[in-house]
Formats: sequence, C-alpha cells, structure tokens
Amino acid sequence: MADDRFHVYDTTLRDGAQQEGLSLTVTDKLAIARQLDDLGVGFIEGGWPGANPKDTEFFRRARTELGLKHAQLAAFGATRRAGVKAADDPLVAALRESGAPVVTLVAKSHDRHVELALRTTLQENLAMIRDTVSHLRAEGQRVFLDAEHFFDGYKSNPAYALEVLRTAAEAGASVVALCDTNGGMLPDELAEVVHEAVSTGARVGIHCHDDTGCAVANSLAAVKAGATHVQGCANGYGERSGNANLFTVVANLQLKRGFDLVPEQSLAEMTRIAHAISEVTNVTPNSHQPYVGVSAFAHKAGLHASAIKVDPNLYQHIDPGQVGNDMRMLVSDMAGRASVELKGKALGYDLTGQQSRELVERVKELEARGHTFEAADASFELLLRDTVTGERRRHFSVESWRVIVERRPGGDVVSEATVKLHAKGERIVATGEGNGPVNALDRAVRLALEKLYPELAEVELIDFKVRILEGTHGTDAVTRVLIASSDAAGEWATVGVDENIIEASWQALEQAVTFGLLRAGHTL
Ligand SMILES: CC(=O)SCCNC(=O)CCNC(=O)[C@H](O)C(C)(C)COP(=O)(O)OP(=O)(O)OC[C@H]1O[C@@H](n2cnc3c(N)ncnc32)[C@H](O)[C@@H]1OP(=O)(O)O
Ligand SMILES: CC(=O)C(=O)O
Repeated sequence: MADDRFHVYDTTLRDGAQQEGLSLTVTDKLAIARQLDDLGVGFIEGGWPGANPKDTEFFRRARTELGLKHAQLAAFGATRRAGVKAADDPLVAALRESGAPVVTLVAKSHDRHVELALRTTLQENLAMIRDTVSHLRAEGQRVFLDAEHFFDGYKSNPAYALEVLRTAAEAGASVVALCDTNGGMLPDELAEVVHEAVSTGARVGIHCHDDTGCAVANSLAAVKAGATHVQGCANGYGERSGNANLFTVVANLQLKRGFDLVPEQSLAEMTRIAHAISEVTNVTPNSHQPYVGVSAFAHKAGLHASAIKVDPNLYQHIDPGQVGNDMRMLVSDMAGRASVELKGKALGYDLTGQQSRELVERVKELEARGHTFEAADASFELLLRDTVTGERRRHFSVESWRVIVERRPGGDVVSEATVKLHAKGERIVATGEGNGPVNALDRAVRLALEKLYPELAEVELIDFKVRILEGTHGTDAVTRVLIASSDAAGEWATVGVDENIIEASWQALEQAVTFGLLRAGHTL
C-alpha cells in the first residue's frame, strides 16, 4: 500500500470521464485502473456508484477483477440530500454498498451554492456533511471530503468555507480536498487560501481544474502551502479544460521537489502508461504533453542540437529516461550539421563533416519546396543513404507509370494503373486496379515486384495525408503527400511533393516500397 503521509489521488475514472468526447466502458475503466496502479498512485476514484449503472457495475467487478497492488479504490458521491437521514438516502447507500474502502464526498462550501443550488440553509448543509461523514465512518469506510467551489466560497464567505472544513474533519473526514471547481484561481492567491485552510488543523488536499491553464502550478503551490493530498487526472483529462495533469504533478513533485511518491521504476513507466491510457480512452495523445509527450524531448533547432552533441543536459530539464521518454532529433529546414549528425548516429551512420554539410543543404532545399522530413523519417533516411553512398541506389527503377480514372455506367468510379519497372535485370510491366489512383498504383507496384521481393506482401499502406501547400493557388497549388506504411515490426513515413497530386503520391509510394524492402533485409 502507498505511503499515507502524502496522497496521490487519481480521479481519471470520475472527473476525467467528465471530459467532452470521453466515454468509458466498465472494461475500459478496469484497464485504466490497472495502469494507474502500475504507476503507483495511492487512490483511484472509480466513479459515482448509484448515479449510473456503469459506475455501480465498475465497483462490483472491481471487487473480484481488479487486484490492485498499490492503490485503494475510492467511491465518489454527494452528501445526503437536505431533510433526509444519511442512512435513508439511496445515493449514500450506494456508496456504502460499493465495497470501496474510501468514500469521497462532494459537499458545498460556497454559501451562494448552498442557497441557490441546494436551496437549503447554511446550517442544514453543515448537518448534511456531518451526518453523511459520520454515517459512513460508522460503517467502516474512510472518508475524504471534496469541498466544492472552496476558493470562490472562501472569497464570498471565508468563515463559512472554513466551517465546512472543520465540520467534516470533526465528523471524521481524514482529508478535506479544496476544489477549484471553476478553475479560475492563480497560484499566488490560491496558496494564501490553502495556508488558511491548513491552519484549521484539518488535513488538506487540493483538486484543481485547468481553466486558467494553472491547474498544475496551482496544485504545486497548494502542496508548498501545506496540502498533503493532491488530486488530478491522467493526461489532464477532465471537465471543460481538464483537471490538473496528474502525470505532470507527480513528475514535478518527485523530480523537482524531492518527494518520494511512486517507485523510481514506475516513474520510468510513466510515458508508456500515459500512452496506454490514451489507447483506452481513444483520445489522441497530446504530443506536447510535459514529460510524456512524444515531442517532450524532441529537438528541432540546429543550435540546440549543436549543444546537445556536447551534453544533452544543455537543452533538457531532466534525463527523459527518468519518465520513460526518449530524446529525439528532428530534421527540418531548421537543422544544422549537428542535427543531422545526431540523427544519423541514432540511425547507425557516422557522417563526415562534408556529408553532413551536403545533407543539411539538401534537406533545406527540399523543405523549401514543400517536403517535411520531421514527419517523414524514412524519406530522410533514404536521403541520408544517398548522401553517404554518393549516388541514388534503389531496388528498382521506373521507366514509366500511368493511371486512368474511369466513371463507369451506373456511377462506379474505378482506377487502373500501369507501371513499367526494371529490377534485377528484368523489365516488368504490371497493371493494378483500385478504388482510387494511389490504391491502383500501389497494387500495380506490388504485382510488378511480388515475385522478386515476396516480402512486399508484409508491407501495408496504413495512412495517406494530402496537404495543399499554397492555398491561394487552388487547383494549381503544390501538393504534399505523406504516406505511412507498416510491416510486422513497425511503421515508417515517406513524403512526396509535386504540383500533380498523383506524382506527389507516386514519390511517397516509391520511397515507402524502397524503405520496406530495406527493412526486409534487401540491401542496396
Ligand atoms: C463538481 C463536480 O464535478 S461534482 C461531480 C458531478 N458529477 C455528476 O453530476 C455526474 C453524476 N451525476 C448524476 O448522475 C446525477 O446528477 C445524479 C444521479 C447525481 C443526480 O441526479 P438527479 O437526482 O436527477 O438530480 P439533478 O442532477 O437534476 O440535480 C442534482 C441534485 O443534487 C443536489 N446536490 C448537488 N450537490 C449536492 C451535494 N453536495 N450534496 C447533496 N446534494 C447535492 C442538487 O441540489 C440537486 O437536488 P434536487 O434534485 O433537489 O434539485
Ligand atoms: C469535486 C469536483 O470535481 C470539483 O469540485 O471540481
């Protein structure tokens, strides 16, 4: 079990699931809980049992299927309704029956919310808190209190907001988490209020939303002011602009402030875990996310690369390996010699000074014409090989290609491509049909080469992106095509640029096939 002196409390499965566009099945929730447990968080808030069948089911299945190693499950719910006994409130019953060792109760701490939203008196709200906390404590559950709108409530009526904390703590809540529910706080003013809350003697936690872009900074400020329980969500998911990103908070506290929150080896799994959770939520990972984003340690500027060549720490705030991430060199028109040398080294090539100069020049020239090598790793590697060998070597050469697009009677549109290639001393002519011109070209190339290179059957075209580079020119514009391909071992991307979209596609396709053959062991 995690150390009780400082709580890392995850609310991805409850507040994270309040994010627009995010919808989790019970199986998804169980899978995410396992990932969070692998990271070593102390508490996983599983949802609101009784509020919907899915969350009730989650707690039922969690009892037998989850087997948490570090974390404890927390069930979230509200204090009893006004005017009823806690023991008789069906939603409180669902919390009791959830089987969760911890219950986190949301309670109003803003006087206006009590009067306008709950439509009850300030005294009755305190009674709702007292009764619900003591009832659940008597039932053997540990209780945390989420003081909703605490900071806005403190501005409106500080004495009442603090009274809510005292009431909860006296009734047996072991943590009172101060919620910046509307996410409008800034770190300095938030820290002052946390300081006041800590002076009540209650154990204080923090729950921040990111509406000012300060959720992580606010959480850190709260911890500095005395909070010993911090809530947040994986990848910063959550209502509106999201919750404090728990990964960023944990990495900051552990690596910058010396807290011992999760095992070192679990921290080194953080990048993998962040991406595994994105897979489950089906939300595209934010590549720029601090610490765990694929771009978090990606270096594009030539000057950065030249210093990194001497010492990576000159342009990195931590060793990316500490959070399981990697340093990457991006090659673009902002590259210098050092960038291509480092990238070359990562690919297994030792470039001479002359080769790196030539390569940089070529990259800049091609990027000026619309190519983009940072998004087309395989195209860069082919260019690098051409520079190292001093010639353009390929497995096949192209005599010509042709595509016909035909709208047939009845409305079907079919494409037919013919390619004439030379490979291993043979002249090959092949025709392929497809649902579009690029599909037809792809089929024709495969037909032409499949006997000589049977491994091509493994290569798949998995994505095709087209971008018009000079929008004002309309149909005359230059077109950039990016093709992503895969085989059993991984993926690669290639780029083609031309005024003709089919020629741009052909360039990208030809490189995709060449690179696939290199990966299959056919050297040039
Ligand atoms: C800040 C946060 O994010 S807290 C988490 C919010 N999460 C959610 O709301 C998601 C789950 N919620 C739900 O499924 C539903 O809203 C339920 C099941 C909880 C309640 O549904 P309903 O009974 O239909 O009520 P409805 O949603 O319209 O209104 C909420 C009721 O809870 C009351 N309430 C709000 N906060 C609290 C509180 N802290 N303690 C007690 N009652 C509360 C409101 O006054 C309102 O009461 P009313 O029915 O007498 O008007
Ligand atoms: C409880 C909660 O999620 C909030 O106040 O933001």
